[in-house]
Amino acid sequence: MDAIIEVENVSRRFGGITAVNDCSLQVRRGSITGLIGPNGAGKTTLFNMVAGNVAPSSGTIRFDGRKTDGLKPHELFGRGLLRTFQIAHEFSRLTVLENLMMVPAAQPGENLASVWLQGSRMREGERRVRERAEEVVDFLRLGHVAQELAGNLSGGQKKLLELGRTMMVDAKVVLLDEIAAGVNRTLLASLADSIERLNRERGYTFFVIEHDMDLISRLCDPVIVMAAGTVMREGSFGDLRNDAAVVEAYFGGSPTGHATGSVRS
Ligand SMILES: Nc1ncnc2c1ncn2[C@@H]1O[C@H](COP(=O)(O)OP(=O)(O)OP(=O)(O)O)[C@@H](O)[C@H]1O
Repeated sequence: MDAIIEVENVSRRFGGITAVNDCSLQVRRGSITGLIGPNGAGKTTLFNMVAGNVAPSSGTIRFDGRKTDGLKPHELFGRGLLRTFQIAHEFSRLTVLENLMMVPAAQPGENLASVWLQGSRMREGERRVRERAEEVVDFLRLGHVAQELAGNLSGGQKKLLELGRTMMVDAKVVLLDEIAAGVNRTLLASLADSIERLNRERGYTFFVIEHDMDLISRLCDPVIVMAAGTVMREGSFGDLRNDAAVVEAYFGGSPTGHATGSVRS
């Protein structure tokens, strides 16, 4: 298959704990791939390694055909591997549009700051960034809050803005980590719709950790199930929800003893 992310025999230990254990998986270019599993299965650690936040103890990760060994998150960002982050506190006092306009300038490599400093090109640079930010606002249907301070947005609108920040640069893959948490159903539908459109119309690949099974079933194919640090199954959501071993691992094997998702039959 045409894999944009390849994880090969990757492990990560923290002292005596093996968070990820000889894990291999691939994310197909153009897919919306889900990653589910019980608490402590190693999903976040795997994401941290893919995004360059944590180094593997062993094994290899490739992004778009190239090994990511030793690359920092901003270097991977520059190559189009993006991860959404909560809007930082200091950004909550900027408007939605300003938040979007800050993205390229803040990234090494893009260096629009230098464009801003060059006299006559300054206005041109700012105009381009503003136009792109306005396009993103339209795409995400956030026009009515474009001038609102980010700190005043609802939880779901903030998630849309986080997604919007990935659109200010040319993303190839976006990693989404539990975006449904705390988002009301109406905005969740809008978030899911935006993800589908980014996938379909702009060719973004998404790799999604999620406990919300409604979102997984609507968006993701395939779904990869992690348990005890490695992949236990991969398949369509429909197949997995009828798989007794998956249901047992996900709902019976949680170390915290609670399931945060719900598989509906
Ligand atoms: N920095 C760390 N230091 C020590 N142990 C860690 C560290 N990060 C993760 N772990 C441990 O590694 C294991 C896997 O954790 P991880 O957060 O990757 O799981 P997860 O599948 O994302 O869980 P959740 O669904 O609860 O977010 C857990 O036992 C966790 O306590």
